[in-house]
Amino acid sequence: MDKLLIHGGRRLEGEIAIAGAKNAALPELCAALLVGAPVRLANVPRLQDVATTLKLLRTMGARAERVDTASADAGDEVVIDATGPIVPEAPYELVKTMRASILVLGPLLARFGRAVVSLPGGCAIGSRPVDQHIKGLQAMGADIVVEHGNIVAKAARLHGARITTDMVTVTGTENLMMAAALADGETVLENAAQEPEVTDLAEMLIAMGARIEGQGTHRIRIQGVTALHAPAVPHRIIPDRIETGTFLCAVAAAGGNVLLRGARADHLDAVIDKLRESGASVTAVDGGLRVAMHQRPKAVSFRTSEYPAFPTDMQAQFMAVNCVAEGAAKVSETIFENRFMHVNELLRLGAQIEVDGHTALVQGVERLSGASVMATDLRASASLVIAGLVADGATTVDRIYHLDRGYDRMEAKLRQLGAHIERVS
Ligand SMILES: CC(=O)N[C@H]1[C@@H](OP(=O)(O)OP(=O)(O)OC[C@H]2O[C@@H](n3ccc(=O)[nH]c3=O)[C@H](O)[C@@H]2O)O[C@H](CO)[C@@H](O)[C@@H]1O
Ligand SMILES: C=C(OP(=O)(O)O)C(=O)O
Repeated sequence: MDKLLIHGGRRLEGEIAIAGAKNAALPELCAALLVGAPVRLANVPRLQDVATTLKLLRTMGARAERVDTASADAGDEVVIDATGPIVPEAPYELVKTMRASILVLGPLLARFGRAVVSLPGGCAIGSRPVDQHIKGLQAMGADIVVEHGNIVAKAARLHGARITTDMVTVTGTENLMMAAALADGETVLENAAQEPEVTDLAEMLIAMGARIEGQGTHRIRIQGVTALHAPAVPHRIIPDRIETGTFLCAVAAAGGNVLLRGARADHLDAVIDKLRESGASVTAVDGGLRVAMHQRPKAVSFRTSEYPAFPTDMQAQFMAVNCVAEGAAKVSETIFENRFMHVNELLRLGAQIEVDGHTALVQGVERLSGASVMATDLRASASLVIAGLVADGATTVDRIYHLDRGYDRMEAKLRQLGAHIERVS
């Protein structure tokens, strides 16, 4: 099993390119199931969850592969052709490795009138039920039972409905929006997620002939159409705001001056505000974002919430910054019930953190000391890498298959910035 070996203490200098967003790529790859024609997507990140999704689409009978183009983006373009025949079933073997597999449910049901999708289990960060996805599809006329661990859904044709989810759910909004695109009549999604990835998916669907309004707000209206078509030009996936935020935090913790090419500041306002409070300079420049840090960070309290507030997917990485900051900070997690798994590992590196329910109190220390630590989930892994970059001596981060799920060549990018980091078996 691969591990990362980090020798801490180096500042980060230089520039790197930010990849396409994982959480936009996954629903958009699944959206190609809505069409019987080849759909091309550009700026598709190279990470394990994308590979798993391509495999899942192939398992169903679609063609799903990277395309060689002559452009600078060579290899970052993907084509999905679900012309058929398609077997609308997502097996447990693939779903268990990636919860986002649930995103095939809406498109399969809308286009093929039936779907069998293995129920994704809980994971390290929480139980993560999909009851809202099921409830919404039922409101659109689907007949759904859960049997033998599978969601078995049928509907001759879905119809529009007004759906108010009990909480804001990102993939729930995406699944229902994709299903509604091919339903009969109007669907209104109340309490919809406003995340940029939802908006990006809506824009891709609109380019495919869908009639959608209100994306980026809490009310999305979809007028169903009888068929969609492939977009005229490949849809280009937005830059990954969480990868961007992770590198911003790495520089805030380790110090240095870095240009993140292709990064967008407008998707990260809450995180950037907090980084500025910590003492970092973050500036939108031509072609990206520049971050510089020339002092020890100041501890900054924050609370995770739905977009546009501070994202839960940045909580662990910012906690790593607070671990070496001057002063104390309170970190509150409101989205997932068990997203402090990185705390025990950060303690092994000498951090001072006390968890009380959904809040962690972090007392910054001047230095962390390298140790062997174990990644428990995707963003926890990233926080351990950041901590390793500032710890004295060697840190080994084990179980980095979690990291590989969601980061596009992270250690290569950090090496490019001067970090002493290598992958070892
Ligand atoms: C692939 C993808 O885009 N993943 C992101 C997506 O996950 P995901 O879409 O799975 O997260 P949700 O927005 O659905 O979850 C928000 C909260 O609602 C709960 N819930 C959700 C659906 C449901 O049917 N029932 C229910 O109880 C969840 O357990 C959680 O407590 O949004 C999360 C919150 O920003 C991010 O951390 C994930 O990176
Ligand atoms: C929790 C995450 O992803 P997923 O929903 O795919 O598990 C994440 O990206 O931090």
